[in-house]
Amino acid sequence: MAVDLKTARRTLPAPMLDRSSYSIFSVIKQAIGKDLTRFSIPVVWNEPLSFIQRVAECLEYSSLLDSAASTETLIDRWHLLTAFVVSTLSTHLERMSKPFNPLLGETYELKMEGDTSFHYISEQVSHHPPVSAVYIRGQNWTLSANIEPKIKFHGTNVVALSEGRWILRIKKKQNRSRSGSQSSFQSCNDEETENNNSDHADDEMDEYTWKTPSVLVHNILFGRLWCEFQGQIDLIHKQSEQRSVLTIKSHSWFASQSTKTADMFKYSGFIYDDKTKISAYHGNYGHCYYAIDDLKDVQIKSSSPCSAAGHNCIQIGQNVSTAYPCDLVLTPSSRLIWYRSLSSMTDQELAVRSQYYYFTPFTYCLNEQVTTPVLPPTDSRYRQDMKYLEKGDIDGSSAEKHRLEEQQRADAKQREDEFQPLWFRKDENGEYVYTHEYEQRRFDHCPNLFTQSSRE
Ligand SMILES: CC(C)CCC[C@@H](C)[C@H]1CC[C@H]2[C@@H]3CC=C4C[C@@H](O)CC[C@]4(C)[C@H]3CC[C@]12C
Repeated sequence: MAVDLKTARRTLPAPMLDRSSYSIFSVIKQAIGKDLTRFSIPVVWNEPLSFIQRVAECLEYSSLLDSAASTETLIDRWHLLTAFVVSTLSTHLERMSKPFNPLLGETYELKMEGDTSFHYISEQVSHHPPVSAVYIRGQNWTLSANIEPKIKFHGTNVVALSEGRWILRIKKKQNRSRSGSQSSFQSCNDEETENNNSDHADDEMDEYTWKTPSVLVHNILFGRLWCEFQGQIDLIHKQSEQRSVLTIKSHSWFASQSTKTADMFKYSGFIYDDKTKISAYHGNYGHCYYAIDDLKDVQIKSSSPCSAAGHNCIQIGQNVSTAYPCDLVLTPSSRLIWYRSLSSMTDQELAVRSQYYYFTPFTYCLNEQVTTPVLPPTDSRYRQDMKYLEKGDIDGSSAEKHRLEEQQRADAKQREDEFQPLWFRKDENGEYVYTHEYEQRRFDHCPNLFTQSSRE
């Protein structure tokens, strides 16, 4: 459970199956207009992760939230928060595989240690419609969401959207200084010392909310699959009139077929106080976030391109899968806040990324088996269908996935009352809220979700 990236695995037992002889279209054409989340696709299109593990990937750059919680400057906090939201998009661009649908009651826990520490707890709380409830505790902040993905097939492309919003709560500065020394700050590692493991009262927390924009997956009929996010993100501060409004440049899909266009993955936005613009920013959501310190510069292009290390991670075109440098043109006062870095990967690791689902070192650790402390039997890591896929055993994986789906159907038929999640409770607004009980680690009553014997 306690995972440190420095010691975690950096590869999978086997590379993925070459998909070039499989057509995704032939599989999903039966699903035109239907919701693909209810549709079981062949495992060659899966990646060895469950959806609630894939969502944990949004935390790869959680250190931005740590910085946002500790910064003294209001504008910088807004930039760090917006950069975090951008970072949650950046990890999905190359990953054109479908994560496994979690079983009802499946859980996933990730306690990350080292440079970026946080504690992620999630549960699949509804099956029809699929809803994943997540709760993350970091240093002086918590993040929670109910994610209800809807995936629709429209003939030439697939649109995935996620209902539900992210809620970020950051401990207010003045309360923290009132409480005295640094050592009384809440850390994600000392939940035991925290008052009853419960969240702080609302008035002690700054609350920010946003919704994930929809994802458009291109080239379902032919060509290389690729995706982009669309629309606008409103990051709203509950206790004031301030907000950050991010606009993703729209991009027509046929323009991208042969040429890489200048607007690809670009976004820009403003931070508002009521109706007044107080700051601006821009970037490429596959790669970087720049604050624009002088509002007058917004329309002015300097002669310098983005200089952040690393690469924008995607190139569309004739089967090219290498990364290319980010081509964002800076303004005179652009200031780098964040960029996506693959710099911890060796050249050898980078060279084989495409054969390993484009996983990063962070992704590799998500489904790694851990031995201490004990996890509930419902944890995604115990799913054998994903283990088979990791090892490249497609037949074994399909058979086990099928068995689990059948078992889940049989369970649903037998269930008389509505399913009750173990770690989240439905509140008066119909949202699933974390109960803080998971951390007491009493797992005796958890069902053996994935084993056969428990059903007999
Ligand atoms: C035809 C096949 C290969 C399509 C694959 C579609 C994949 C790439 C889509 C389907 C559902 C999508 C997810 C839906 C919801 C969220 C939550 C959000 O906060 C981050 C993005 C994330 C995690 C999306 C990532 C991309 C995703 C996993």
